[in-house]
Amino acid sequence: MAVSSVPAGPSFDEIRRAPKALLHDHLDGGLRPATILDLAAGIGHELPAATPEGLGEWFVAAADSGSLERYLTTFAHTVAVMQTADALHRVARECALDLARDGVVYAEVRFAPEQHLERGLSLPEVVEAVLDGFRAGSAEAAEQGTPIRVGTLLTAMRHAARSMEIAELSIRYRDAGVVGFDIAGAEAGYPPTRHLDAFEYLQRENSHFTIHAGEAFGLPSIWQALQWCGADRLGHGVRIVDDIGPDNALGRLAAYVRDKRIPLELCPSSNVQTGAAASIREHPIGLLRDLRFRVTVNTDNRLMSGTSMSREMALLVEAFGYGWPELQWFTVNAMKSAFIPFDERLALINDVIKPAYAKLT
Ligand SMILES: O=c1[nH]cnc2c1ncn2[C@H]1C[C@H](O)[C@@H](CO)O1
Ligand SMILES: [Zn+2]
Repeated sequence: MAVSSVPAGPSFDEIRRAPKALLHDHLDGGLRPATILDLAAGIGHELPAATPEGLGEWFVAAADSGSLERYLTTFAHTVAVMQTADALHRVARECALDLARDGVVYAEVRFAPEQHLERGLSLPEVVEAVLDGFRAGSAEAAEQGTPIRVGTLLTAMRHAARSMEIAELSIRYRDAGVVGFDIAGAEAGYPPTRHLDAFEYLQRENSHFTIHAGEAFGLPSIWQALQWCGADRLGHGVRIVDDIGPDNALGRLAAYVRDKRIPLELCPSSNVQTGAAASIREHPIGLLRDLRFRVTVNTDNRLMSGTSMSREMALLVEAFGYGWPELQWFTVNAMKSAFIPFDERLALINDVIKPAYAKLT
């Protein structure tokens, strides 16, 4: 008798080889543990572990805290070793290489320049070191047969008061690799409207920005980010489910987000660690995809979550039974929502992503 077998979903290795697009990844949340050890030794910064394996495990365990505020404390160690042009260049170069090796063909990587001034660098020096690092890593990745396009987002910290300066910096470097702006950091108590002048300035400059909203705080944060600040995308935005009823009826804000095709930069593992979702299986990404919100899959902080773009997708395959059509949909959604020009987005979709998935589906 024939045993009926459920066809296995895409394997991790197949997912790794498939082209992927990533919109939400923090430069200071993705360092190689060995690089942190190396850089820390050079400046005498004390770390909580002495081996790459031990340090990697420490970051994941410490970030696994159930609170965004506690999760964010782990960045003290990465930011501490990213205070010179050489260190920033190295971290950015390795980031581009690591993402390319994971099959990411387009990535927007963000970081907060104001956090890298402790050893005398100026804001432009910080940005230039990172942009150079991304250029070097991307060139090497292309030579290795894994081409990647990396765009940089400049982040302002929402508890601080430098958002206007950082927004101006993003415009100054808009033709040199910076493709947009963001605000990040503790959400509760720091509404995005504190930075309204920066967002209004960016709108007048015809620029693009995303806002971390709807992660550790709910609908009012999302509403402000969209309706007061004019965000093009939502960093996380996962709490939009609070505006969806048990019968899947959409409230006005949820309907607006879906109707306007506002991209949601969902980060499953990160959300479980900060307590924004109970588990991957219970993550609202399943519902939001079923309801056809513009959902994208992201890593947030590869170091703190011990993850990669391939791993996030593999976790969703396991939890929700997704196959290639869903993985392609997430990838095309991300590419459509990218901050690079339309013709460049289309070229990646039509020349790279669709042909590769056509062979897989
Ligand atoms: O998921 C996040 N929510 C809010 N802030 C975050 C998240 N991940 C990283 N950050 C913060 C810590 C970093 O130092 C900063 C810039 O990348 O952004
Ligand atoms: Zn983030």
